Amino acid sequence: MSSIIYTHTDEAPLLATYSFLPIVEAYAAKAGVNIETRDISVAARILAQFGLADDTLAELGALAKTPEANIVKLPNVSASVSQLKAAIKELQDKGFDIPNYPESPDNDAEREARAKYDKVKGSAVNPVLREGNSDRRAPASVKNYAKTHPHTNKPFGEGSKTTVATMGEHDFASNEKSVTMPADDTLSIVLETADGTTTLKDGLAVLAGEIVDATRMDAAALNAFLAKTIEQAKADDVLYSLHLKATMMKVSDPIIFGHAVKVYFADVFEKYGDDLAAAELSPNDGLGGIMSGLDALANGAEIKAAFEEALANGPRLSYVNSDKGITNLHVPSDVIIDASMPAMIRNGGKLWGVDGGEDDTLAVIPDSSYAGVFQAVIDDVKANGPLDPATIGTVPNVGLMAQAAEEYGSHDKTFEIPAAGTVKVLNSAGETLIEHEVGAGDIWRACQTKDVPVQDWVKLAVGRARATGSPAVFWLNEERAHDRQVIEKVKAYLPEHDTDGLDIRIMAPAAAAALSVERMRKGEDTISVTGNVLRDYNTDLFPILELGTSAKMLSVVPLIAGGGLFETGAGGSAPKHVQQLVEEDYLRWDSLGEFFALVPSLEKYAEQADAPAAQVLADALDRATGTFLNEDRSPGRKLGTTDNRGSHFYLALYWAEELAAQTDDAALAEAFAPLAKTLRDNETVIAEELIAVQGKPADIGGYYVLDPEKTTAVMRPSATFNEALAAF
Ligand SMILES: NC(=O)C1=CN([C@@H]2O[C@H](COP(=O)(O)OP(=O)(O)OC[C@H]3O[C@@H](n4cnc5c(N)ncnc54)[C@H](OP(=O)(O)O)[C@@H]3O)[C@@H](O)[C@H]2O)C=CC1
Ligand SMILES: O=C(O)CCC(=O)C(=O)O
Ligand SMILES: [Mg+2]
Repeated sequence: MSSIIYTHTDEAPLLATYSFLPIVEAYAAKAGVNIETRDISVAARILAQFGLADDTLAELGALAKTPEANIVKLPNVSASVSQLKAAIKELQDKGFDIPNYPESPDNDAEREARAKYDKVKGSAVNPVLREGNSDRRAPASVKNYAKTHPHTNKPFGEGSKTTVATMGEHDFASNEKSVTMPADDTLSIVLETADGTTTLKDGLAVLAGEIVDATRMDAAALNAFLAKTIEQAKADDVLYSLHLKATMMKVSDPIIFGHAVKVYFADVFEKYGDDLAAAELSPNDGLGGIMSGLDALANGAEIKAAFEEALANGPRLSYVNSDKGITNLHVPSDVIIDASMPAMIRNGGKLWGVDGGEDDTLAVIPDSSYAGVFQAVIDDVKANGPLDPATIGTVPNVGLMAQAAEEYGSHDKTFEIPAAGTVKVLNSAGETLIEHEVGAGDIWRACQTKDVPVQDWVKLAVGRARATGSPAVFWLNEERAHDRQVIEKVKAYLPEHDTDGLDIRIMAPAAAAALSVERMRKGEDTISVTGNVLRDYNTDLFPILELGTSAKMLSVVPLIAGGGLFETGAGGSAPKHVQQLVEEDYLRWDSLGEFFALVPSLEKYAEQADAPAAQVLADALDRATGTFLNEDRSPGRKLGTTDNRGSHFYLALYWAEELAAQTDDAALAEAFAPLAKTLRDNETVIAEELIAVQGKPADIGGYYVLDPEKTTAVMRPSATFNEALAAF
């Protein structure tokens, strides 16, 4: 039997699900549409590793490889080590018998536990489900709404000192080497040192036509670069901010983050580094983890004072939360580049300092592969003023991501090199495909990009260019080894499609960004066709500038096997929103992404199950979402306005009215007429009931493991609305 699988995830999207899913289930049931749920939260994934829950992620991953797949995927937490530890503690406190996270495992049981936790760490969900490439764009209704209700993109100050610092040499971008496999093969990766040869990885299966690349970040050069940027920030008297993707790049980026912590606090590590290491307080987990672990040390107070002194004397750090003293270097997952850089640009190039005041910043993005994109946008905004959401064009994205493409699939092939030597990628005949001289501490990694996903991506790009008439720009850099291989493929596959009359170009990322922004200013649209990392960056960058948030994006993943994965928005799980709910019973999460995802999911269901009623639901929802936008029913940001729950009520009202009014399915119209009337008659009462609860703390019984009853009570507080749905 066909089903739509709606995922339970974490944080704000999970809270929203407690309110929205009961509506969807009630409406779907009337149309005979089957909805199932699967819990893929961090907590559920931890329990699954220890046999205490079903492995729903593995199940969905297998489903994604079949034509039957129809999955609505909400954003989930990609946990850093500190988040993982917090989730483990909460589960233990709630009675689950699971081990602590072993920071440095030294027996088999600990090694086994660590391997299990590593499967939950970082971006562990998306790469499993994304068995297709991505099509992310602002629906026309959303773009029009943004034009008539423009948010503010602040101007950069006169003489703004905000700029991006990046290495440009000795980094991943500049050391990259790449080959395309002539035939199926099995590769191995070895490290040759003075002491002999160690196998870093073997049994690495590759397919004919697959692009394999490898590169290294020189640790000494990285440290020199970081030290230089710290001096630069100090000299320029700007806030120091580091922007990484420690969640998706879960092996390399926490190491880079750790280097930054060590370089910033060089004197402290010089003096107390051994004490910290002995106490397993790793800089890779951030200053926050170190500070909270210091209490257990005999000289903890002394070390803490040393950190505080260094903070006072170093360049001013940017703060994630000035009130709580959380710096940019506290938690590797607090500042995530895709969201953090556009938020900074939208804010006139300013971040927040220790006292909560705003200031210009030196945005440090060590690897230079993609840093130029942000610099290009900053240069444009500095020269031409802020982008005006009322008039600018749009930059949708077609992103290569299937089958763990490129950097985001590199984790099992990323190594912090223990000793100087040579790393080689060997084929099964023992021939060297790629080799690098490496130094101790260098970060070496290899990436894979399979051919079928590239073919599918080119096809998707041509399809979008044809559907919109907009130019499609492949953001590929001739100067980069990997990109040169991809460019050859693009040139080989484009002629397989009808590109007559289409404007298709290939440009290096920074130039493509500059062109896209220039066109945008003229109100022109430009499709960005990118690899996996730029897919991630661009689908926060442009939506945040155009719409104020990426939550309003349509994010479809046509699965290569024929199924559908419908992601909700292009942003994350908004931890700040949970804090606000707990403090004042107000949830400002905008569920437009969920509404948009559900429309194509229902359409897919109609096709998969040959169920015309599902198409009627989809069409009605599409129109209801239009009304929702026109009537401005998205949550406000402040107490006393319609929040997430109220926005769901209005969607339910408009959806029921559309269903009652349509003539394609008379039985459905009849079924929905009384509900539509009840909701309309009680609109004021329900809206008031939903606002009346706001303003006091709310108890949801946990953070990573919610209490379902308490959360339901919080998220469904309107007795009138609940009765109407129950009676339906
Ligand atoms: N697809 C996925 O599964 C993704 C998961 N993540 C994960 O989410 C977590 C948080 O990541 P972070 O980088 O902070 O990014 P988020 O997108 O979660 O948050 C950034 C800010 O964006 C705004 N925002 C995001 N979504 C919405 C929404 N639906 N409605 C209203 N505002 C929204 C909020 O800002 P404000 O209210 O101030 O406007 C929010 O504080 C991490 O664990 C990360 O790994 C991140 C990206 C995608
Ligand atoms: O998987 C993740 O951690 C984040 C995904 C993300 O940011 C994106 O796909 O845009
Ligand atoms: Mg992203």
